[in-house]
Amino acid sequence: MAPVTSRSVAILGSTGSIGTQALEVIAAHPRAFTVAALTAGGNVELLARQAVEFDVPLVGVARGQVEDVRAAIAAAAADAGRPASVTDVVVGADAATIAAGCGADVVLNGITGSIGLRPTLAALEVGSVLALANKESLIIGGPLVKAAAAPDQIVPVDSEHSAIAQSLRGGRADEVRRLVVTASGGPFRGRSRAELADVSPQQALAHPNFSMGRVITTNSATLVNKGLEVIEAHLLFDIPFDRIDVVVHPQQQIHSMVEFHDGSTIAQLGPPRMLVPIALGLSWPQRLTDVDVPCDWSLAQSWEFHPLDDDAFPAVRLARRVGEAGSTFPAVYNAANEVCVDAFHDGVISFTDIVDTVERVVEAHTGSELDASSVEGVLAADRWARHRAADLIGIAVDDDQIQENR
Ligand SMILES: NC(=O)C1=CN([C@@H]2O[C@H](COP(=O)(O)OP(=O)(O)OC[C@H]3O[C@@H](n4cnc5c(N)ncnc54)[C@H](OP(=O)(O)O)[C@@H]3O)[C@@H](O)[C@H]2O)C=CC1
Ligand SMILES: CC(=O)[C@@H](O)[C@H](O)COP(=O)(O)O
Ligand SMILES: [Mn+2]
Repeated sequence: MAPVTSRSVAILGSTGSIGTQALEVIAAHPRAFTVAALTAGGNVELLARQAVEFDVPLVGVARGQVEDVRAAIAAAAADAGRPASVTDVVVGADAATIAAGCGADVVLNGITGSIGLRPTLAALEVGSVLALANKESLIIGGPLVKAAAAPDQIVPVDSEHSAIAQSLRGGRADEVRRLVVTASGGPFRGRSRAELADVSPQQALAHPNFSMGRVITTNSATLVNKGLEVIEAHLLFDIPFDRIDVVVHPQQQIHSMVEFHDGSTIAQLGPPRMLVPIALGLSWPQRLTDVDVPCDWSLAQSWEFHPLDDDAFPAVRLARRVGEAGSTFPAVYNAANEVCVDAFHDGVISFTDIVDTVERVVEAHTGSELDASSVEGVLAADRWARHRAADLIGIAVDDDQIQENR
């Protein structure tokens, strides 16, 4: 196999679950990549250690001071017995957007939430390949993000969408009859709505297969993650919502499937880990060697498939509605959910209140005055939804989050 030509990579959210695993992939394939930039929210210490280890010329943090970042890098370099060679440090709400525009061959957006929108657009604008883990930016930006992207400029990192892209093998969309997105069902799979009333944040964070950040893990428990992924699949692959199915597959060995018009279905398989989707995001369309271990066919095993229980978990049904409505509705669904996830973890609302509140915010949205084709319009919808959700659950709006979205 031909070696992957060396690519420069900027990682936004390098201290998170996606970001740290991306650096694992890069560390294991040092000839294939250089690291052009790293950014984090506020974890300056880990960011500094990463910057020293990967000899990174540009780092950014959303929350922190330049002097503190420089001091942390100097300390990390001293600990590692290496020179501190970072030249540029950017801080503040737009640090990730600045780093996204650094001109790296590939920008991996591993930030959580709608704050990923401007960085996504910045990476596309300068012509970098966008390895997209931050599904929220595509979902809320919709046509705006698609219009900014050249063909094949966005490579999905989300495991289901990577599986679909791999199953399509560059094939033609007109060959596709359906996309089948797999779902773990989350930690509460099989429970009725009544049995979900009292579940705790700690229980919601016990994902059956993946170790991920707090927001996506909670979204897996409510099935909001799957709702977002249905919209993401629609936007990435141009398949109408009524031809995108969800099937619950608790083992998560099949990461999604494509059914073709001739009745054939191609699925992508592998153990439930993110290393392969991340590596493909960085090296697409080439494959690196030995990124992960494959399924072990010497073991007896059974894989299950179940229909989704839309009554206990109405988030996917609601996502289909907002996806069909388009415009600013997906931004409203996502922003209301981000507020509700925080409120659930703060003990303000119950688990079932999350999607109930999102639904009430969506119902209240007319969208008529907002222009979904501009960043400002999308972020105005995001702000509106945060305020509406906060009002409904009786909390103050998180101004920091909104500030970062300007
Ligand atoms: N984890 C996974 O396996 C998968 C994740 N995804 C998607 O990838 C994205 C990242 O998820 P995950 O890695 O789990 O999340 P994490 O919470 O683990 O990581 C989030 C990253 O974003 C950084 N960050 C936080 N606040 C800001 C800010 N204001 N500006 C810039 N960066 C910030 C964090 O920095 P700090 O540490 O300093 O706070 C951290 O590096 C999400 O969109 C998720 O849906 C998709 C599929 C799988
Ligand atoms: C690894 C990944 O892509 C996550 O989005 C994961 O798939 C979550 O799975 P569920 O949302 O199906 O629990
Ligand atoms: Mn996923």
